[in-house]
Amino acid sequence: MPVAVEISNLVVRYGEKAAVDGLSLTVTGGTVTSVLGPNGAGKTTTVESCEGFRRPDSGRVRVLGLDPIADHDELMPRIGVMLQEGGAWSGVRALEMLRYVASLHAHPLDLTQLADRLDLGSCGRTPYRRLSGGQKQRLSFALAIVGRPEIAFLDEPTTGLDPHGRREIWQLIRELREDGVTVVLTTHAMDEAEQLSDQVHVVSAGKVIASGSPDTLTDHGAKSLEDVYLALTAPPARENR
Ligand SMILES: Nc1ncnc2c1ncn2[C@@H]1O[C@H](COP(=O)(O)OP(=O)(O)OP(=O)(O)O)[C@@H](O)[C@H]1O
Repeated sequence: MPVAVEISNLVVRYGEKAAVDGLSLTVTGGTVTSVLGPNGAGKTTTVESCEGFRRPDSGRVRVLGLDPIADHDELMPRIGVMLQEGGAWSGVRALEMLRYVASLHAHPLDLTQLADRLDLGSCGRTPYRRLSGGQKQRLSFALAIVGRPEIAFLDEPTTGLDPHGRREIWQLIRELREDGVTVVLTTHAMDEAEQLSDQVHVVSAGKVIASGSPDTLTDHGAKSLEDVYLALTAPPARENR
């Protein structure tokens, strides 16, 4: 299987603080990879570096063999991006936005079917700023996949969704994988990581501290992924003063 994403010794600083601090990981093409880690661990910054939205201070990032900054124009049409804060103009209507993004791609997904599966039909004429949190989330997911990307980067794709919306997105992610799309997602939902991922990377303080398939990490199901995660990322015990 080809390597879809290769990150070696990535360092990204905001001022003095290294949000990503020597992070390395590889994503195999056609797989679903989850990046887990505590709040502020550097997951979003890492994913944004793959999308060309953050410039590494040092280290190397390659996505589909391309440099996300230097080869940005070549890479962007080949990847799908779902940002944590959505990302649409506030006055635009949901279906207009989806139609516009679809029109930028040569072979977009069937819009009616996608809008229907993500339950966007009923809010199609609603301006983006008036959508509910979950509707914004589902629209952002649709925008990330409508162009049939080779890689979809999904930052917390199901946070805040109701159980039906969550299951529909899980199903769409499985279908992306069946179609050979590489999916890289960040999540705090351990059941999501366990059910969807071929590979899991746990990030803490800007570094990968554990990697493996859910099966290996959980000792073939002897432990839950949540317990493994909690043990790996436990804060140091507070000293009595
Ligand atoms: N634009 C920014 N300016 C300054 N600091 C930032 C900026 N973006 C992120 N940070 C800091 O970098 C660190 C890593 O943030 P990042 O968003 O990558 O973490 P995360 O693992 O995605 O967290 P979460 O799970 O809460 O989304 C945090 O300490 C955050 O405060």
